[in-house]
Amino acid sequence: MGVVEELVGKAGGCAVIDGGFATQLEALGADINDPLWSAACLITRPHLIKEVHMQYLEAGADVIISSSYQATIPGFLARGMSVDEAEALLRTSVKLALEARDEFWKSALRKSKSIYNHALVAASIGSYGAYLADGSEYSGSYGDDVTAENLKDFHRRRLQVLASAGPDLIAFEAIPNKLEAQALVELLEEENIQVPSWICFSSVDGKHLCSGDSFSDCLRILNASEKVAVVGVNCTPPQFIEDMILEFRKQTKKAIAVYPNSGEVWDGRAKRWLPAECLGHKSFDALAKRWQEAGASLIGGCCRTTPTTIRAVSRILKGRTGH
Ligand code: MET
Ligand SMILES: [Zn+2]
Repeated sequence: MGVVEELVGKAGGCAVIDGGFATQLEALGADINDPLWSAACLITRPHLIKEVHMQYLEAGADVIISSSYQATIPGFLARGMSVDEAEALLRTSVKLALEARDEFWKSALRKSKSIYNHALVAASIGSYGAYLADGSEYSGSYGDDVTAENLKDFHRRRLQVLASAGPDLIAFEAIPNKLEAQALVELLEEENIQVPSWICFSSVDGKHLCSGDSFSDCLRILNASEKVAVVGVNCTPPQFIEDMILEFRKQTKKAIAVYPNSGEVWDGRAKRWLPAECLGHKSFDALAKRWQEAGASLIGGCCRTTPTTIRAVSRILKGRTGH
């Protein structure tokens, strides 16, 4: 049995993913207004990264996602670092999450409550658009000149370094178009990556990827790969998620992960969050219950969700007291 199935089983049918990483880092005082976004803290404030992981573990997360979403080798080189230093920082992102997981597992708090499972560490990999930080992360438009080969070259070394740092999973997050999904699946095969992966898409309308590409085309590509253990959706408005799970269920047998954002909308040009149209944290956990019933096996939150959100999600999904 794979690590994901084992965890989902132990968690009673639905495991809890952590919440917004950059969001919580910022709440703890980090400045993430930086081309490297939350990954800048790998250089300046690694102890805060570990603190965020700890807070999500305490909240009941069964999977924690590393701080490498926007950590890229070219991004670190642009900071004047060497390739060796850049690769060391990528490994540090996994190490900090593993350390937090192991320390939490030994802690008295964990031992005093039955809601906790031995958490998995997923090494985060953001899209090419997240690295560009030009809004294409949410438009999925890389231009006609960008090929699958270019995308593979962009992702190759970071993937190798993160996979060798000892994570339980690789989490490709907020993938905005089909070309990148195809490139990632090919790359996992070419590099023969042994760590199971999840590939999650982002959507702004609940019906297509950010680029407008169809989910069924993408799921067909992911279904064909044994390297992909989990498929899903993240950083997408919560009101779309239930229908998306029902649609995904028709088109894949793989485990489904959903970790939407809070419903607030990121204005990529102005670099700020616009208010949510409908949902606050209060209803997120009630929705999470519906996502579980619709067939999601892993549920958490993305941008603008916090440990408070995840505590409520864990409580409602695990149906156990003790928080
Ligand atoms: N894991 C990343 C984070 O929570 C995902 C960001 S999606 C834009 O910060
Ligand atoms: Zn997000």
